[in-house]
Amino acid sequence: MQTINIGLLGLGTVGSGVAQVLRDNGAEIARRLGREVRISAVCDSRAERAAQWCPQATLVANPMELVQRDDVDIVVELFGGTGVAKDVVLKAIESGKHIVTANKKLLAEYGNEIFALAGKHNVMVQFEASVAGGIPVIKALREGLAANKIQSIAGIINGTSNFILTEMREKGSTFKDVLAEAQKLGYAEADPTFDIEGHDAGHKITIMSALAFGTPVNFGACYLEGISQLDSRDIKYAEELGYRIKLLGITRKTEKGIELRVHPTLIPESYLLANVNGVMNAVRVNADMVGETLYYGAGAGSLPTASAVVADLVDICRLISADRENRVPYLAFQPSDVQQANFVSMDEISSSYYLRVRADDQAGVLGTIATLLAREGVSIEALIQKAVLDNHQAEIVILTHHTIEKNVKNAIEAIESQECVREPIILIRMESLNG
Ligand SMILES: NC(=O)C1=CN([C@@H]2O[C@H](COP(=O)(O)OP(=O)(O)OC[C@H]3O[C@@H](n4cnc5c(N)ncnc54)[C@H](O)[C@@H]3O)[C@@H](O)[C@H]2O)C=CC1
Ligand SMILES: N[C@@H](CC=O)C(=O)O
Ligand code: NA
Repeated sequence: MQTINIGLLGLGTVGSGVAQVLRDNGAEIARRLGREVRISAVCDSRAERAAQWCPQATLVANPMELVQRDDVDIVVELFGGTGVAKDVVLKAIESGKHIVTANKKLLAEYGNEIFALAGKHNVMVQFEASVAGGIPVIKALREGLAANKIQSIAGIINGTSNFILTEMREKGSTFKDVLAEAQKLGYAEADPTFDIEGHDAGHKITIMSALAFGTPVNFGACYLEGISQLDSRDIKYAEELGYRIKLLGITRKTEKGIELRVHPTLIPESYLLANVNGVMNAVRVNADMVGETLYYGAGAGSLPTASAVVADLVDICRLISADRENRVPYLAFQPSDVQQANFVSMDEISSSYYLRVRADDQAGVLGTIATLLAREGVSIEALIQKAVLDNHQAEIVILTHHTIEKNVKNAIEAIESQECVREPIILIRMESLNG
């Protein structure tokens, strides 16, 4: 049986998972593939990891050397980050090696450069593990939905944030404790700021947006707002109103251009997405022919992510001898048909909104707020006084109908300038998930 040799960069959470999958399921994979997949060389600054996970492989100290070795057919990059990882991926491509990576930051920020170089050297770059871990959503976008014009994608695509939100809601745990737990379980990024400030979800929705709409990757166009500032009161109030708050990555093609954004979002509790809990991810795609499809599974963790990495290895092994035109294009569309697009600014997006206002508990306040909203054309779906506080203040929660964000922001500015309003107003976007 022919052997395909892998050079593995990184034996951390995901890399050790890849070693385990190939060790435990290698025979099953060979039965599917008709070839044996073997890790021939590894690189990790923690040399003991290599002895533990890949005793049969050659330990190579210099990653630049590893990616040029003759006994490496495919390079699997699981270092993370955009420093050494970027340099070694570019060097591997120049050396004619196919690439598998789980590194969404690298692809969202440097994907255009990487895919251009890969095209020049006729090598494949596979990245299923980079978005929604073990869920085959890249496969769905690049291949399964190829007959469709995609209209929108909305996804829970950061396992760490979803784990934190779930534990806070279900157990009343504190943000800090749950984040530490997510780090211990191997879900969080090396720098967990990327998880909680929305960057990681931004990297992932940027990649999916490019695949869906046939544009270059454009992380700079993505609006980012994470969960670190979310107040547990809003989680509670949302629940009382029949909603859950989730960190969503959203991209949508509209008449104005492409919306690309990440932010906490109120979702009606009856929706499937609202019931995706813990580290699980889910991606909902709306497309013109098939309608709505939903992809659900583990979005992080050692073995689920490794499952996606190894599936990419299988794909490459199958296509290794195929002509360029018989391979799946990097960004789902032929490189010559990948086109720049206009991205919609946040002021111009249309959504409905949850607003929380803290104001003096006195006659006329509700009327003033309603008047100032109406002046900007923002119509109210519900307005509820949630709590009267000791200091003669009240908390008012407002749900608006769909409107342009600029209008809501103008109204907020006017309301905040009223003497009776004591604190900045909390704004959380809502998602009806229609198209
Ligand atoms: N942990 C998860 O659940 C998921 C991670 N990913 C991505 O997979 C990649 C790897 O993530 P993890 O395995 O969690 O990270 P990790 O931090 O657990 O593992 C990285 C490993 O690479 C080694 N390493 C890094 N730079 C090196 C260098 N320059 N020279 C030698 N060794 C080096 C480290 O010693 C470490 O063992 C990242 O891009 C991450 O975003 C993607 C999906 C899920
Ligand atoms: N840190 C990421 C890991 C997977 O991409 C997450 O929490 O989702
Ligand atoms: Na995936």
